[in-house]
Amino acid sequence: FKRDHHSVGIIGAPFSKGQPRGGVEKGPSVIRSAGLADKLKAQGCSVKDYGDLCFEEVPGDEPVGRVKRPGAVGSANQRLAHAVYTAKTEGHTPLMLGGDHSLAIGSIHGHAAAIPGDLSVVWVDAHADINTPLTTPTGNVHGQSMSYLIRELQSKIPVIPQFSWIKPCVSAKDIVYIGLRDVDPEEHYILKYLGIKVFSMTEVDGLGIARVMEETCDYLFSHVKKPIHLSYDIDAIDPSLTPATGTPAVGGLTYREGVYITEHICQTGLLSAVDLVEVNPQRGTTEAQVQSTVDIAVDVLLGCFGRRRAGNHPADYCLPEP
Ligand SMILES: N[C@@H](CSCCS(N)(=O)=O)C(=O)O
Ligand SMILES: [Mn+2]
Ligand SMILES: [Mn+2]
Ligand SMILES: [Mn+2]
Repeated sequence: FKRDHHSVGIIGAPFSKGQPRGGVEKGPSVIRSAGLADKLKAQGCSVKDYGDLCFEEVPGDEPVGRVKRPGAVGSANQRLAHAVYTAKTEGHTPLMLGGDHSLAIGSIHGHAAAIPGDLSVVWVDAHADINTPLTTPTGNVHGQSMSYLIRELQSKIPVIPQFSWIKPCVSAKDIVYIGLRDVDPEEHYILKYLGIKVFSMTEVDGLGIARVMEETCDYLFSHVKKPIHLSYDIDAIDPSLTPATGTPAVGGLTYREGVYITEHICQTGLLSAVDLVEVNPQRGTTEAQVQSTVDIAVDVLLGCFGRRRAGNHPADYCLPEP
C-alpha cells in the first residue's frame, strides 16, 4: 500500500493587475474561507500556510508597447517567485492561490529555480495565455504568461524592463495544454510553430478525459520523467459550474473531468507545484454562483493532494474489534 504523504505550502497571491476586472484579488480569501487547509489536513496532508503576499503599489506604471501594468505585474511576480522558491526548498508542494493567471510567471519561475533539471507544465485552461507583447489583443498579461517562460519563443519577445529578471525556463516539448476552446489566431499559430501538445475541448470530447490524461502522461514522460507544474485556471471548467471568473467561455470541462485531471496527476507522484487562478467572487451574479465556483476550486485542489472519489482511509487505519 503506497504511502504518499503530501506536504502542501499554501501561498496566497491576491493580485489582479494582469487583467482589468476587480475582484480576482479576493480569490485567496474566498478559497481559504471554504476550508481548504482543514480539508487538506482531514485527508492526511501536512499544511504550511505562508499567508498572503503583500504586493506593492506601482505608481505611474504606463504600458510598455501594448503591455499593461508592467511594473505591478513584474514586481508581483518577482516577489511570488521568491515565495514559491522558498516553499519548495523547505520541502512543501507549493500551492499558489490567485489572483489572475499572470501569476504563473512567478510561480513557474520560482519552482524552476528550486529544482534541479527542467520541469513539465500542464496548463488547464480555456485559454492558451501565450500571446507575446506584440500579438496580445488586449495588453493584459494574464493572456501572455507562457510567452515569457518558453525558451524557443524568446526571439519574439521585446525587452520589457520590468520583466528583465525573468529567465525563460520551460521547453516547448515539456508543455501540455488541456481544455482550450478560446484561442486567438496568433496563439494558435504560436502553438503550431512551437509544436506544443494541445488537448482542446475537441480532443476532450473525442478521446474522453481518461485517454487525454493517459496521452498527457505518455507524452510528458516519454523521455525523462520531470516534476509537473500544474497551472489550473478555474475557467477551464464550464461556466455553468464556475461562473465567478473573469473570462468565461462556454463548453468547458465538467466537474467530473476537472477532478479526474487532478486525481490522475496526483497518482503519478510527480506533482511538484500547483496554481489555482482566476477565481473572482465579484464576477458571480449570486452568492450561489460564487459558492459553486469556490467549492469546485477546492475539490479540484483536494484531488491534487490525494482525495479520490472512491474514498480514502489513513494508511494506519485498523477496523475496531469487538
Ligand atoms: N486571449 C485573450 C484572453 S486571455 C484570458 C486569460 S485567462 N488567464 O485564461 O483568464 C488575451 O490575450 O487577452
Ligand atoms: Mn489562464
Ligand atoms: Mn532549475
Ligand atoms: Mn482562462
